[in-house]
Amino acid sequence: MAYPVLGSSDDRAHHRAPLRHRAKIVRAGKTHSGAFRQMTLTFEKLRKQYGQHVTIDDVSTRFEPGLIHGVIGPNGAGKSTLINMTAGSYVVSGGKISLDDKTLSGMKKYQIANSGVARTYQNIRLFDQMTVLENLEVCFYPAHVGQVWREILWPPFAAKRRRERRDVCMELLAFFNLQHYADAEAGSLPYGRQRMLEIARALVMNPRVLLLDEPAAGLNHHETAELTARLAELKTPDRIMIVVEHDMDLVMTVCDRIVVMHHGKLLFQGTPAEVQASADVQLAYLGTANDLDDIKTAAKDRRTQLGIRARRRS
Ligand SMILES: Nc1ncnc2c1ncn2[C@@H]1O[C@H](COP(=O)(O)OP(=O)(O)OP(=O)(O)O)[C@@H](O)[C@H]1O
Repeated sequence: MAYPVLGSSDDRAHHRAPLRHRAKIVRAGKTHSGAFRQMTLTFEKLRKQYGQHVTIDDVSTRFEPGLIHGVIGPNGAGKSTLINMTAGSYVVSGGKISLDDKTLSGMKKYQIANSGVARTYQNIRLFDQMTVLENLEVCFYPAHVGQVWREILWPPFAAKRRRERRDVCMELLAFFNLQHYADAEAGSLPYGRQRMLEIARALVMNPRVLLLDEPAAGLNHHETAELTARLAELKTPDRIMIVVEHDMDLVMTVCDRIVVMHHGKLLFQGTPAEVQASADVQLAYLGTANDLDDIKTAAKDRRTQLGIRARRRS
């Protein structure tokens, strides 16, 4: 399938594409068989303020596809605000967010979502009373609203579409080891499973930009290791992944590039090795040299344990 071009009618066609073409949506290298257009998410002189209180100050950076970008920083540094502005939950006070040649800042939340941006929340926001499967299936409806009449008037077509949607959802559930919970109420799942379900839901529409706001928050060691492995597998050449996270072990293990925020400003950006070597970052955030050694050792152990290949150094 040719990769859709943002800002054109192809953009909408992406969401209307036959579901069978999007069945393999989670594993790297299996998403699109044909050529695709590389998208870059860009922040230009981004600013957010509440009255006189500036929370994001002149942040410029780029997020490239095929990489997992970490965003780290102390509490209140502005990490979630970056996610919220990108997803359209917060209005941008100044500067610009663009996805390739399309300006996202100023667009409505649903328009940003329709442009291929999906997110998870720091505090889990599932439909607790719906089943696990329904939490995923419900994501299809806005994108396929044009097909509703056809489904009403032609039951075999409706049944086929339902099967196709279900296949995509079940594949995602299996990827996150949630298939056995498909008929359970989402609110009844253990916390760690709910976190995974939120990520699965964000993936239903096969987003080009996946924003994860503290996905490891509240997870135990075992669950964090599982999440780390899943995130590494979610990397595809055409997907931009941004992970806001406090778990340094996860970040240093899985991220290719890291942006360090401090007091609303971009303090540093680089590879995990560069971030760990930065005196500014050490001073502002990561702590003592002993802490850093512990983090490096833990990250190395986990990469070995999970079979994640060593990152490219650039
Ligand atoms: N809706 C809001 N109204 C007013 N101030 C806000 C709002 N949202 C965030 N802030 C302020 O913006 C600053 C950055 O908050 P943000 O949540 O982005 O930080 P963070 O780096 O994600 O922190 P944490 O790691 O604790 O989640 C904080 O000073 C916070 O109080």
